[in-house]
Amino acid sequence: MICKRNRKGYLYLYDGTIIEGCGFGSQGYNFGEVVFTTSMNGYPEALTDPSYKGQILIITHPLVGNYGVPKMKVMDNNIIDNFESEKIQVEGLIVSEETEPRKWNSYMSLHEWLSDQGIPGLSDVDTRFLVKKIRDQGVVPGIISSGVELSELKKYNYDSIDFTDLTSPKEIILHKGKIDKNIVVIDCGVKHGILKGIYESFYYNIIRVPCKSNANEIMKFNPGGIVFSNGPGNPNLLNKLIDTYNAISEYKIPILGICLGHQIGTLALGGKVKKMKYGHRAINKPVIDLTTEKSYITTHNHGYAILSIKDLPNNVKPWFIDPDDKIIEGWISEEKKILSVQFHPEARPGPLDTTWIFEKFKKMVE
Ligand SMILES: NC(=O)CC[C@H](N)C(=O)O
Repeated sequence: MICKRNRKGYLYLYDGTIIEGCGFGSQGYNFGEVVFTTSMNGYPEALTDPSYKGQILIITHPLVGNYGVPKMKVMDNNIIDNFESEKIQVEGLIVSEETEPRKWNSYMSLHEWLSDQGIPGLSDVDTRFLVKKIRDQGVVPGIISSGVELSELKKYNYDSIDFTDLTSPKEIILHKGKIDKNIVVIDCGVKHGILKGIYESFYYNIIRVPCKSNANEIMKFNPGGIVFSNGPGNPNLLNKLIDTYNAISEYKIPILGICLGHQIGTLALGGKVKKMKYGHRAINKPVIDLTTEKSYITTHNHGYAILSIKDLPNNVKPWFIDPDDKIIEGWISEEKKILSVQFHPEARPGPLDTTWIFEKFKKMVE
């Protein structure tokens, strides 16, 4: 095999499969659960999404890198406008072809970006084969290596690691608003697209608190509404956060739960969240609003979910369902003032079909 960067690369799967390709990005190796997204664009957003911590991402679109990587743009109140966090969060990237950028606002190439941030990339592999394998067998842990060969695989169990320690802020972060009221975001690795979505609906101060804050630490900000953010890893490990959710829900302050935040709410109120075979990672997933029978095309990035209606908490109303596999994609509790969605209403990247959920949350708060 001829590699354009004169470097081989490998994917070592824990089922014994070894796949050879070309290395790009940073020279080195990383562990992770190997997952795939079918999004055809939005790699700068996807790679910086903290929910991908602990995962090696395969992008199924055959060419990745065509439009390069833009310069980071930050709003006046420090919300990032074009990335989901300050750095690359995936443990490694696998593509069929890694290309050179051709776009007016490209600041660096995909290869340079990964190199700068110490993230290995693997190209020139049959991503179609890999995806079919994952769809048959389910997600599998692996090691991605760029320019290095490994002889043994150390033990690795994605589902038992709490990755929120790596993605949640250690201190409180304030994004100042134009209106002197507060929305508190329980930040397990929040996407800046979500912060922007909230900000542009409310113009309140947004106060981000560490994922493991307790209810008193949150309530002292006198929040008008509380958002439980997205985040990486297995929600069933996060007992402290589940307790916090329970305590908060007693105050009847409006809550919006997104992705991991939705899963935490589900567990707190007595429902079940289980691992899916290979998850939903795409920007064109249909969901049906069961309260109106309308359908929407939405952005997803989750490997756990409410797998069936019987796993919903008691006393909540099913809200969204994925018509393809019947996964529950959201529930609502008018009595407790909670909106809970598994998909991403901020849609960064993705279609803006469901940004109205932020407006609905605003109505509840006001
Ligand atoms: N985007 C998210 O918040 C993901 C939630 C959770 N880590 C999952 O994979 O299901």
